[in-house]
Amino acid sequence: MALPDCLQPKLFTLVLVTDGRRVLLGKKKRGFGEGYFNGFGGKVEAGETIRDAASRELLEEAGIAADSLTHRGTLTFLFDDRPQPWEVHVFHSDSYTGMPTESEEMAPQWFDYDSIPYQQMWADDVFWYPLLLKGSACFRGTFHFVNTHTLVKRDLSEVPCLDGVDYKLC
Ligand SMILES: COc1nc(N)nc2c1ncn2[C@H]1C[C@H](O)[C@@H](COP(=O)(O)OP(=O)(O)OP(=O)(O)O)O1
Repeated sequence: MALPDCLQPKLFTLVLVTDGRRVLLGKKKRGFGEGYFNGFGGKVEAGETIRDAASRELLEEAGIAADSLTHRGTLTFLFDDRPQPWEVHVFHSDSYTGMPTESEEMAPQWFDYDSIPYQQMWADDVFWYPLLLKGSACFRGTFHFVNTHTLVKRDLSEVPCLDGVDYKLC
């Protein structure tokens, strides 16, 4: 694939909601990652901040509103079959309002921390979920995939948390 000179990453959000011993995941019903369990999120739209996008996607996909969202990680995904890097901003919420409800895109389900279905999830998740679930660590990672789904290279480290991180897509 011929690469352009430079490309901005495409911005996404991903929200993990926990209740102290369980994490709320959704089984993706359509589109990218169909069939996988994942947190709730999607593309950041022009004019909205990443935090607003995270709240919007959580409400659209799971029917709940996060009482607070903490920015915990930035993940870059590189695909050999997609020209643009994806930058996914991971948020955590341990408190929410509403009742998790199935949407057109996601079927929500709670999982105990020791029963997370990594075999039915993106291959990067097994590496960074423990950092998010174990406490307040923040992290940055880069994951290289071939044929969309096969993880061939990874780099993940804990980094200082960027309190209140937020920015808007131009
Ligand atoms: C490649 O590895 C990935 N791992 C994980 N855990 N999550 C990923 C990976 N790649 C993408 N994601 C996340 C990022 C987003 O939360 C979703 C993809 O967003 P989607 O394509 O569903 O975006 P929407 O705006 O909701 O799409 P529609 O146009 O269908 O509304 O997956």
